[in-house]
Amino acid sequence: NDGSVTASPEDAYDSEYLCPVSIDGQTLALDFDTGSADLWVFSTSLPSSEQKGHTLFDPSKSTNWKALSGYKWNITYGDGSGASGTVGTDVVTVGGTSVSGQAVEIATKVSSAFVSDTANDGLLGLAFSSINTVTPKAQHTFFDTAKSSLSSPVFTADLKHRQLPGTYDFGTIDSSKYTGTITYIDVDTANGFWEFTGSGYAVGSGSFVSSSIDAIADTGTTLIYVPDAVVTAYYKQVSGASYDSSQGGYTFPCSATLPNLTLGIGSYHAVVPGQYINYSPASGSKCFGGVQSDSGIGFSIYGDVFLKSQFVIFDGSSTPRLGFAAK
Ligand SMILES: CSC[C@H](NC(=O)[C@H](Cc1ccccc1)NC(=O)N1CCOCC1)C(=O)N[C@@H](CC1CCCCC1)[C@@H](O)C(=O)OC(C)C
Repeated sequence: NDGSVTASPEDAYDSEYLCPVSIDGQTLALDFDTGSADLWVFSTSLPSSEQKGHTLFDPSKSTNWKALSGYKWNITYGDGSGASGTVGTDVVTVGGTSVSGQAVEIATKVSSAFVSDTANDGLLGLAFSSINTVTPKAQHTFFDTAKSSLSSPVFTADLKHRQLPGTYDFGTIDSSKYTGTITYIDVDTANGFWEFTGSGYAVGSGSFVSSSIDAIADTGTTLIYVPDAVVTAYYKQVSGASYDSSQGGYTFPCSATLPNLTLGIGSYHAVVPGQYINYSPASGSKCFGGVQSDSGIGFSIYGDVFLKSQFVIFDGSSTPRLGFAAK
């Protein structure tokens, strides 16, 4: 029951990656998010003003739909967006991986950011089921439901830079998708995230600075959010860079040459190409950085700007771990 599904960038800046997911034959474009654990969809139960532009799941058209009466969900994400609604189970298919009895959370309310993000029909959470928001009983993620039917209890992310489709694979590690060896690191699941301790960083050709960085691997976060020491060291090497409070982050002249950022994962040095760190135009001739400060978040986030430079293994075996390889 292994599967592989394309992850298509939603816009020119790879702000999110969307994957086709079919629920009893109804196909929606969902954002696979290793930073949360709810599978929720835009639905016909939303007010019509909030439905516009989205593909909607209609449970009344599903023969395998089973409502879980009295069950509810309510989620708020790191960027303050959120959604809530009711719950049922259905057959969910991602590439070749199909599971029955999967909890599908129907949105009856979504925040404005979701309404305006019309390419996004919901999220498929791939963090640990311990942080699923369904009450009175937390539900399993798609990965947890599928795990026992996979060749091995893993999924991999091979996201691409600038408008190229990548893939999420379930159940197998495709050796054609990476080069060299895979470096594995332990994961601390206490907060429900794919959380690990990074071993340090280097800017451009500078020397490696050993430092413990408490970070999560989060496919649902666009950028890299790291400690101020890293951010300051990085932008010191970018002429004209400065923190622009009106933009809410570091910007620099779009013509600037950006150094690579190396992030240590155990003994492995993961290199993020400098051009990945020119995230998008900000205003005038300034561009917005793909590396920003994690202050106020509580941990660092190695988001899509980092993940798309690597081949990443999310190993859900009894001792969960993360694997990284160059590609
Ligand atoms: C610092 S945490 C912020 C993070 N959000 C993000 O990273 C959003 C994702 C997005 C992309 C396109 C359209 C709409 C939203 N991007 C964002 O804030 N950007 C502002 C800076 O420029 C880059 C784009 C976040 O909340 N991630 C969520 C999933 C996300 C998916 C898209 C819809 C909104 C929710 C999740 O991974 C999460 O909450 O992680 C926690 C653990 C930090």
